[in-house]
Amino acid sequence: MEELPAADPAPAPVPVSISAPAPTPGSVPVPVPEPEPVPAPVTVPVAPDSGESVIATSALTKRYRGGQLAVDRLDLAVPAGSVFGFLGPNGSGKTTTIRMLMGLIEPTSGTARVLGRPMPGASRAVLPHVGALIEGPALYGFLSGRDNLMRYDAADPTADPRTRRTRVAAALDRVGLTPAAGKKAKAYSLGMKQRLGLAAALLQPRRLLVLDEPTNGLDPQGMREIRALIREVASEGTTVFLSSHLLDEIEQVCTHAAVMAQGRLIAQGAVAELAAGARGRLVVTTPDVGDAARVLKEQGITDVVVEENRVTGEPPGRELADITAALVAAGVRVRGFGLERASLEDAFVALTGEGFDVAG
Ligand SMILES: Nc1ncnc2c1ncn2[C@@H]1O[C@H](COP(=O)(O)OP(=O)(O)OP(=O)(O)O)[C@@H](O)[C@H]1O
Repeated sequence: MEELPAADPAPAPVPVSISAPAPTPGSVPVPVPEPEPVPAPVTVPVAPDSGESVIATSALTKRYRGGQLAVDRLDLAVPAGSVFGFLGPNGSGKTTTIRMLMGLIEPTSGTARVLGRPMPGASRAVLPHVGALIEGPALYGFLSGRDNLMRYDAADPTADPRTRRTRVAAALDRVGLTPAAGKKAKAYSLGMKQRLGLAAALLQPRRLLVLDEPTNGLDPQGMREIRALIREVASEGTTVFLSSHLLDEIEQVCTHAAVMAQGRLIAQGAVAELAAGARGRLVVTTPDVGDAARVLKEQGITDVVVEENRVTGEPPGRELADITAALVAAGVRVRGFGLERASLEDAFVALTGEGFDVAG
């Protein structure tokens, strides 16, 4: 095969598909093999999934040279088989954590274990089992989607060249790119590029898939496609670790989540339990919102918010029937009354005392 021009910025090590910053069409990097081959086969002594966390960190800390404390004593435990959402506003330390987990940067202190092995020390043994998509896929714009995957796979010393063509075709099929496989990657939409990146991460069976903001910049349809793929991969037993600043995304696809703010872990656990930890809202649906708000305040309800056709407030610490009786006695026409289930956003607000600023 002819030599490809040097990619800029520097290509990432195999087999993790990484580029930073996100590539621009036409001048995008592709991973190249490390100088020393990694001994095959891929059956490396990686700890079995049973019981142990697929990702486990202990007091993991990163302070950048400028003094910025990006990750502060992080204790993360990602159960095997979970779809684990790593949630936090922009700048909360998600990418820095992922880079440490993938052995791309050294922690300042603390430890990280991936698939039961220490990182970055065991990178060579661990990374062949991990598919990663970090800050946009690393692609050559002038190559077709299929050729990008062929190049990518060829750059992976653990990949069997005899099965390359079949695996590339299967990966393209899996992400729905077979019809566009012959098109140059620079002609791909952002969603297609993202799917191609996922295909690259899925060229071999993986025990762990690490995705950094996989739906960033995608339109709603593109987001749906990526989320469906994530669910599918997870249903086959691959643990998925994905970072996101989108609360509803985490609620839609994740079984577990960790919430980060300013480099620190605020909470982690099953999504349902995290949300249940926050109290829901008392909701009164009525055309008489002004009167309803007044009565709720008289009844000692705090944080009363008037919306169109409904009034919400903090749930009372006493019998709900007393509140309805007071509303009815005041002539408020009540169309609906009840407690609304807490969302992950409520949990985040409750945990941090502030709103979730998606704009970052
Ligand atoms: N190479 C670096 N040198 C110095 N500071 C950095 C570096 N990379 C990140 N930071 C800082 O560390 C903090 C955490 O950044 P990080 O990118 O990990 O957060 P994030 O949650 O992934 O946010 P985003 O979604 O915007 O990438 C930020 O304050 C950021 O400015």
